[in-house]
Amino acid sequence: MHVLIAYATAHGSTQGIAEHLGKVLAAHGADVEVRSAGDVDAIDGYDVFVIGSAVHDQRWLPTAVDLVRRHAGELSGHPVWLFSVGMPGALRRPLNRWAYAEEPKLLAQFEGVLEPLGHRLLSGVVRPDQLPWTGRLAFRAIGGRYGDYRDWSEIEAWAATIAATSAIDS
Ligand SMILES: Cc1cc2nc3c(=O)[nH]c(=O)nc-3n(C[C@H](O)[C@H](O)[C@H](O)COP(=O)(O)O)c2cc1C
Repeated sequence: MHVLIAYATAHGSTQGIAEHLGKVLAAHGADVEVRSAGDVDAIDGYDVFVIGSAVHDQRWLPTAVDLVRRHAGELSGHPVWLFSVGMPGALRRPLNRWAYAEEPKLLAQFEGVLEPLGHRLLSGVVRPDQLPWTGRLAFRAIGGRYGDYRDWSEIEAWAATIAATSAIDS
């Protein structure tokens, strides 16, 4: 089973998640390539696709959106899994609901374009130097805490689901 994991990142945390997904899927027996979405030209030869992006202003980064839109026709015949990397982990309850509420908006970017088998909104890394001053003010106002919120066991469990559902394990 040949798996392409394509990601778009601004500050590296999404790449780290993509690489970890790749390691877990490889351990399940997949032949995995992990590539930056902007470097992917052709997508023939892959059986399963895992495509993810950092979230900025409740949207994916353009290179990942472009990849999906450009190859929507080819992708539609294959299992496709999407993941978004945002900041739900950086917000306390109940304000983290705001972050999870962006999930429908993220999926709406691909409405009528692609029907993924699944989508995960994962927590990434939020550091003050990544945000403009307006973003830092807004982040403080909503009680955000800076840090690395990547949940590796959640990521591994999701990879196991992908492996089981996409016939990688068989
Ligand atoms: C300019 C900017 C805007 C962001 N907007 C959102 C957002 O709308 N929703 C969200 O959940 N996270 C948002 N984040 C948090 C990032 O998605 C999070 O830091 C993620 O880990 C970034 O991934 P990366 O390290 O791969 O770039 C934003 C971060 C930045 C720098």
